[in-house]
Amino acid sequence: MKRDKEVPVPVLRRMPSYLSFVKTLQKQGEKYVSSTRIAEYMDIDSTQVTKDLSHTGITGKTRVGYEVDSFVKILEDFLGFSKVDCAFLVGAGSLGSALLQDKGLSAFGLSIEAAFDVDKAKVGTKVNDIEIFHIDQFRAMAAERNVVIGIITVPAEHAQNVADLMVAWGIKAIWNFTPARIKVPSHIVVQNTTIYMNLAILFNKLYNQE
Ligand SMILES: NC(=O)c1ccc[n+]([C@@H]2O[C@H](COP(=O)([O-])OP(=O)(O)OC[C@H]3O[C@@H](n4cnc5c(N)ncnc54)[C@H](O)[C@@H]3O)[C@@H](O)[C@H]2O)c1
Repeated sequence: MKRDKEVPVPVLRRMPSYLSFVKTLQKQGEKYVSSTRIAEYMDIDSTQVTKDLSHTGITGKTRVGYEVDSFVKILEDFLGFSKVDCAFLVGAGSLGSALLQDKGLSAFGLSIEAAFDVDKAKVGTKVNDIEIFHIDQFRAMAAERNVVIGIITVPAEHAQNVADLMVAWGIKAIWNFTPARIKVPSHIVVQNTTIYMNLAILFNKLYNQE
């Protein structure tokens, strides 16, 4: 399978929606889907869909389009959703617990194996069968289980400290849910995620409508 290493982020943002749409068609028993149909669903141009999919090696047949089953398989592999990576989460508060409860994450290739906190009342308890350990146990457990993905859900003022510890303890990729902009060495992958940014966009669109 042809696979591009550097795929533009806007393309990667669209692909999960392509996948979700085609999986719905798959459940409905459809065998083929055209780029035009995906484009109509996405409200974008079909040439954009074809161009995006060219990164993945998915090929379509003239007039019928892409074969649905292989489309789903190739795109799931391409996006890294078909193999499950393990992660540790630090900060088992309200957001951290919500992530621990999310059974859908594994469908997207991520399994949170353990959580860590400094709150002694939380240590030893479980959320969705995932145990909460004291942060002091992170290093040894990450090394033992070869975990290289860390999720940060602590208050913003502690985010940098936790990120520094994660890097020192062998973490290679950090999914940062705090509003703090953490600084890490250039070889560490950081993905910042916040619902608040989307809320600001929603407000802006709502109140600036004609
Ligand atoms: N990305 C988003 O869309 C989004 C949404 C909600 C909250 N947040 C952010 O997520 C973070 C957590 O929010 P919350 O509402 O769950 O807070 P919370 O207070 O409920 O939970 C924070 C947890 O972190 C623990 N903690 C504090 N310092 C720690 C440390 N040094 N090491 C390990 N654990 C530590 C606390 O004991 C607590 O259990 C905040 O930064 C918040 O701004 C982001």
